[in-house]
Amino acid sequence: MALAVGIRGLTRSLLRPWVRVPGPARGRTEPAAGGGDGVRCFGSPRVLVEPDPAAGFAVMKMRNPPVNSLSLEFLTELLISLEKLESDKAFHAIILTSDCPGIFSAGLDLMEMCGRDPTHYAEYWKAVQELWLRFYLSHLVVISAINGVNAAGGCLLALSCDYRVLADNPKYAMGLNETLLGIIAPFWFKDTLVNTVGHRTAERALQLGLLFPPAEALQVGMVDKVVPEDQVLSAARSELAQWLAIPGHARQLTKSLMRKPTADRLLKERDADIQNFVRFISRDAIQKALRVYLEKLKQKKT
Ligand SMILES: CCCCCC/C=C/CC(=O)SCCNC(=O)CCNC(=O)[C@H](O)C(C)(C)COP(=O)(O)OP(=O)(O)OC[C@H]1O[C@@H](n2cnc3c(N)ncnc32)[C@H](O)[C@@H]1OP(=O)(O)O
Repeated sequence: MALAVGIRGLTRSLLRPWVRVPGPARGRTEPAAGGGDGVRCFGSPRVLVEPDPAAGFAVMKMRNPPVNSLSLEFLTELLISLEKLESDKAFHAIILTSDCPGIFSAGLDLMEMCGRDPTHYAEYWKAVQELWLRFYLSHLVVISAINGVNAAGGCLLALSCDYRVLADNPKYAMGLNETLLGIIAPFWFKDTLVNTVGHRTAERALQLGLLFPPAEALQVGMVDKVVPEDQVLSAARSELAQWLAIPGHARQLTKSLMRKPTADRLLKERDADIQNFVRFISRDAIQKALRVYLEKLKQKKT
């Protein structure tokens, strides 16, 4: 099994970095995220980046319609955008949000985990690990402006940020709901949740696959602030000011001190974790459970 699939190699083969942005943003100058003028948006087909270098941050908008499911290509594009911002000294922070109305992310793309071969599962899981590691340990301040429902892998992405603002809409529930699909959140999903909400809340939430509506998400500490829907981005921007006022090296080292032990657990067992995933997801019973779940999603429309 090819476990050595490098995300960087994958990246190179999938995309030329900084392809022109398709759709509404293509080729025109938009107001930057922080209100500055004349700063060109960049990105890739599924990730739109609105930079405000003068203010030191960029808004990263996920746009993989209909539900921002984290396909291999989308994961790769998110990683490229993160890498680009991290390597540019003008940027100290990112606001991560969604460009898909009502949806932050439906989590991992079930089509990547259904009916594929072990090599694909391994490649996909390695990319999922990479996304978590890179967001969790990023030296940038990362704030998520959660403007829609946010399940499982999407929730993990938000939990990897430094601060979470959630739009106050009862439909915008978030959580690690893996058990509802008959699958299990891996230990590093679990650790990330425990680090955010504490052991007891995480234990109950994970076993029951709970998706918390905004008031409850705030109450258990899954998010830091709930604001009216039209204020999610502005609230994230206001919060950013406090984070950016802290000397960067002190904040970064403190972040690393807090998070490295959790990340190191995965780094030490990365290949074993991939093999475990491949074994688990390849089981007939798991494949059947995923197919049934996907079918239910489709049937709810009819
Ligand atoms: C050791 C082993 C460890 C294994 C660990 C594996 C970890 C997995 C973590 C995960 O992230 S699993 C994914 C969990 N996600 C969910 O349960 C969310 C499922 N989606 C929904 O509940 C709904 O789609 C929504 C997000 C609430 C949005 O609802 P809405 O009514 O707006 O849209 P739909 O009509 O339901 O969906 C539109 C379209 O998208 C397809 N789809 C939805 N979610 C996914 C997904 N996660 N992956 C792939 N495709 C998805 C859905 O089937 C529809 O497709 P269609 O063809 O248009 O019918």
